[in-house]
Amino acid sequence: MENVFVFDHPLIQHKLTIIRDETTGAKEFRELVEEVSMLMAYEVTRNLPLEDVEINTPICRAKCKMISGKKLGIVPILRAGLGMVNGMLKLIPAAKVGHIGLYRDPETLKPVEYYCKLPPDVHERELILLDPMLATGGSASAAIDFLKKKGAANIKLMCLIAAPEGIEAVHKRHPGVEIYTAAVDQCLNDHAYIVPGLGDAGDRLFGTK
Ligand SMILES: O=P(O)(O)OC[C@H]1O[C@H](OP(=O)(O)OP(=O)(O)O)[C@H](O)[C@@H]1O
Ligand SMILES: O=c1cc[nH]c(=O)[nH]1
Ligand SMILES: [Mg+2]
Repeated sequence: MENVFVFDHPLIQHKLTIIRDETTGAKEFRELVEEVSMLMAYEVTRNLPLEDVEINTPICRAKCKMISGKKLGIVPILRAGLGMVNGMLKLIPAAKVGHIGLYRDPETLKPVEYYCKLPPDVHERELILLDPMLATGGSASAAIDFLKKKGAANIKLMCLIAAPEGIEAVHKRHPGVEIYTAAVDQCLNDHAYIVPGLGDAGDRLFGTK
């Protein structure tokens, strides 16, 4: 699949299996979502440009590399995307964090917006949109719409589990957006939950069910 990157690293796959398991409680679920996000951050940032710098080590002057001034932003979709923020910030502490509040209406399955706060310079940033679940793709597509309306041009989507339906929907509406995921699952069920999936990510993270 074009523009879809599936992370098959054994550590990610192992942790994702425990995340999926219905007997995993909220504490362990949260910790593992954070860990997997950190491992994924390592891959998502693989192509960041480096620049040459000169520093003094205790031994001598040395030519070394640092990530060049490219500005990064991470944007979790509330609520469930919040679970991925700390893992990302551990590796990219300088990234600014925007928030988009969306929930999926259980009847219509359409995303409903309730909050949006972004860094003022989103148009200059490479943005990584975070949401563990890409189901119908309605929420991610709406969030990308917001980001584009604010002038963002460079957007990646990072999730834990994607349904083929969600990938197709996002690519249809936003063909340039690369999707990074730890798994592509089978399909959606009658309530548009991902099969086999992990259930409701927000509820499992925050213990609300
Ligand atoms: O691809 P979609 O069909 O739009 O579904 C995916 C969305 O559903 C979940 O959020 P939810 O509506 O449960 O809100 P929550 O994070 O507050 O629980 C999930 O975190 C995504 O944002
Ligand atoms: O499987 C799904 C689908 C949407 N939202 C979730 O949290 N899980
Ligand atoms: Mg939810």
